[in-house]
Amino acid sequence: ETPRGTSAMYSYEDCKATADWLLAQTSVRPVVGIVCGSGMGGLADMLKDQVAFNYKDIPNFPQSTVHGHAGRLVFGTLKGRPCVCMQGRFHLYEGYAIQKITLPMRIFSLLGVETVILTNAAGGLNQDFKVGDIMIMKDHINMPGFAGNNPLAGANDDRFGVRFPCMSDAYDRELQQLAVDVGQELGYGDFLREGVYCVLGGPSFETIAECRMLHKLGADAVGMSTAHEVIAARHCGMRVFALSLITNKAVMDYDSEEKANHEEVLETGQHRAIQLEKLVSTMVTRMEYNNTNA
Ligand SMILES: O=P(O)(O)O[C@@H]1C[C@H](O)[C@@H](CO)O1
Ligand SMILES: Nc1nc2[nH]cnc2c(=O)[nH]1
Repeated sequence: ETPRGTSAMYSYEDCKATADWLLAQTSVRPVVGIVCGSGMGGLADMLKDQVAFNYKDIPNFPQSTVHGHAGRLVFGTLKGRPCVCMQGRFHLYEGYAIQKITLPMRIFSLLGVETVILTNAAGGLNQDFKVGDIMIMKDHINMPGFAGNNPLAGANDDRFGVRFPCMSDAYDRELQQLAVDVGQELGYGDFLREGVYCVLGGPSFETIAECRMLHKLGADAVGMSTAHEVIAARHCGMRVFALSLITNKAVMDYDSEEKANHEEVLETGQHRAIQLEKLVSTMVTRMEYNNTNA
């Protein structure tokens, strides 16, 4: 039991058992872990020589309950680099404890993953952003964390990481620069942005007053995921790159007729699928790795 009275905090041994179970079923030794945002599951289809597992068959793994999140863990290679890809992630609004949502990051780390690439669908708060823009995340605002809902709350196991991890360097600057360079080369300059992502619990989308407030606080995009995963991934020492696909404009004006909806979110994912895949796959081939498998 954790101090909050939940037994949702998986132990190091539980995470290791899951990682070992996976490693026994595949010869792929991933150095890169990818998480697909809503409607971006096609990123997993880039992997060659796939070995895929349904979440329901993986010991200790939660289940995906959201449309647009298939619920498969896919191992394979991307231009020769061994990778693992979550085709479907977990969110607070699904009712999962935050430690359960971020469990896959600890399993990634125990699989040998060095770099995590996280993607998400988000509403654009920055008035210069357009639907279909890709925002390189340079930072986050973890709203649930302000109320104590942090994935690292509870007893700390030093085998994962330190009690008080630094977050001012959470988003790897070299990887952000690599994304800018690759984006320019691919001709994506018109729709490649950078900014701050704010996570809320969801599932309701934001009110107009909430959007105005978040914008004033310095957020460029708002979503319901990713920041928790970033915290867990950094805690166990993985390098992080994250991007938001701006799937809708946050409604900031009482005269606006726009209404946020999940269907639009998924549709925008489809429209940008090819460019997202090209950006991510080119970045993976250009990254530097320590692991000799890569
Ligand atoms: O998994 P992500 O963060 O991409 O999903 C976003 C947030 C909600 O789950 C959903 C809303 O349409 O998209
Ligand atoms: N919270 C939130 N999540 C999103 N995911 C995609 N669009 C949005 C949005 O407008 N708000």
